[in-house]
Amino acid sequence: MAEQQRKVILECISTPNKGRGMTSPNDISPASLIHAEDPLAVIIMKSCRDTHCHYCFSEAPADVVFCPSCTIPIYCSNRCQEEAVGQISWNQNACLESNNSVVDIAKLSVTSTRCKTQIAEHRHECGGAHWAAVLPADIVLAGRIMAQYIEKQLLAGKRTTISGPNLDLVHHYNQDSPASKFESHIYATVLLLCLQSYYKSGVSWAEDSLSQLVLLICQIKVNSIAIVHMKSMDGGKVLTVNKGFSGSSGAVMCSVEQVRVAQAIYMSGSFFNHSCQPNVHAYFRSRTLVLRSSEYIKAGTPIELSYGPQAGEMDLPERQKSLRENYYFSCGCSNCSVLSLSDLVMNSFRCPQSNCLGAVSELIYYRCKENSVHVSIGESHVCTLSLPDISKFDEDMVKVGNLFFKSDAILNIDPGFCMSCRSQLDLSSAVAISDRATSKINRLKELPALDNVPEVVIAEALQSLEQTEKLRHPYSKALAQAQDTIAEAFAKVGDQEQARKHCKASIKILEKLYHPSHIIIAHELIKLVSIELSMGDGASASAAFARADAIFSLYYGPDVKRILPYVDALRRTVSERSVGSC
Ligand SMILES: C[S@@+](CC[C@H](N)C(=O)[O-])C[C@H]1O[C@@H](n2cnc3c(N)ncnc32)[C@H](O)[C@@H]1O
Repeated sequence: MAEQQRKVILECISTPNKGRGMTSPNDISPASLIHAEDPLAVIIMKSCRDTHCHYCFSEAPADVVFCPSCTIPIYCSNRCQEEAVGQISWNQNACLESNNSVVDIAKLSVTSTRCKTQIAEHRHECGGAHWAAVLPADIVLAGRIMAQYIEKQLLAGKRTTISGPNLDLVHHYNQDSPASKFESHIYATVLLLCLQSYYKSGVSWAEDSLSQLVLLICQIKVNSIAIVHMKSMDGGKVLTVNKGFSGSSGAVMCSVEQVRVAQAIYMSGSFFNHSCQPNVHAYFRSRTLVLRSSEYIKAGTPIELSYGPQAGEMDLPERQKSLRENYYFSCGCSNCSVLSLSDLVMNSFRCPQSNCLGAVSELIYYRCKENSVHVSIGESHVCTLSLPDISKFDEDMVKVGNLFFKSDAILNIDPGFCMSCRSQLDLSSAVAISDRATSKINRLKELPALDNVPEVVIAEALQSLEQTEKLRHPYSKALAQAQDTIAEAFAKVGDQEQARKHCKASIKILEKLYHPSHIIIAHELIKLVSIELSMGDGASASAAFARADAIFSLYYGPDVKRILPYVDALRRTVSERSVGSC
């Protein structure tokens, strides 16, 4: 059923440091549908070519349908095949005729009745050379945008010389390295030759068509969005067969994996800027981009999604590096402008003084007079942050970096020194011991069948966890991951009491790194629900599920059932078990 709601009005505005951006003149309530859009063009990721439908990107069934001409793309149904290729008439002499311009498509062996209104996206890639199977996905995507532009011109009866689609999208050609510029020029040349060979004399090319193609490739680098589908691991099996909660044979924990299935250009979607603490959540219904508010958004506030890196998941230098490398900008979002708890603790060690919650970091923090903090790694400056209004934060924030918040002095916190009491830690040996402990814990993941994990391996992992707890900051990501891995191992060998303890410990840390209603917490809570069900504790499972469900509804609205079907199946199991436990 279509979602009933008030339409959110969006405005594209000019921002001081991020170019254009989106906002709304109205207040937006949480979980509102902000925007839904089909892509201008889209292409399947190379890694999914053999496993997913090339049109809707769902997992391909055993009896796939091939492209009838080149047999390279696979589709899950005749309908998807027809959408991508056009209607098949098997006419070897078929021509696409538009007024006086005639394009020979005999090689393709297909004609499309749909193409009068809509362009079949794969047609121009067929017919012998198979260049689309060889070129990188973003270049094939550029080819699809160009083909669409050309065919629209032809169908409109315009006998214009083809230049470029002239999309009004930002690019960073000038910031590209010489090697990357060279690569774009080479690919543009190859793509132009491929398109020329397909359209033959049906199209005449402008002098600037090559540079327009280079520009388009650069626009795709900055504006394309990865389409991610959620894949439920283990959970689906548990919930359909409805076993695995027995306790003795071990619980199968529900977890999800995000699979990057495709890369797409969304014209309006391209005007949303990035934030490391976004206020909208982006997800996909097949190839449609959907944006939903994950919090209350006051009128006039920038509406921003995450391009990938998020606070809590990566620390500030990691986020900045990833955004610079992948999107060519230094992030100016509100989270990257202010010193935050998760950035201070995420990769930190604990203070050697047992009664101190201060963080010991590998980064240099230099606090200046004007209440700003410069962050560096060795010699290289990463960024400058403002000090937050500590009245808005919990006490832990102050305990972690007491010197910053309680001191007016200019000060320098070097790597290895506590940010609260300045005690010194032998950082290099702490790093070495902690890394060794982490790799021992991670061995649990590599074991093929965890039901038969020798007790000694679990004992060794627990010892390593103890070491990690002694060295890593209590809110560090390494500790959260260690607790999570150990929880999964205990769940699989059937010690649900231990599994619950470690799963809860992991959630507690994640609540500090992200925030209590972040989607990552909901996914962890679902694991806890599986464990509690297998313990026969229906009441606790039901409480944990209710919390997870509230977060999922915030992020996915009524689409939860479609995007995360296992959550719905789990809902039924939880309600049966909680009734049974009353
Ligand atoms: C997909 S576009 C977003 C719309 C863009 N601002 C425009 O004017 O068309 C991505 C580009 O916007 C800018 N941008 C987006 N988020 C930003 C952020 N958090 N900090 C700085 N620049 C940002 C960068 O130039 C980035 O390459």
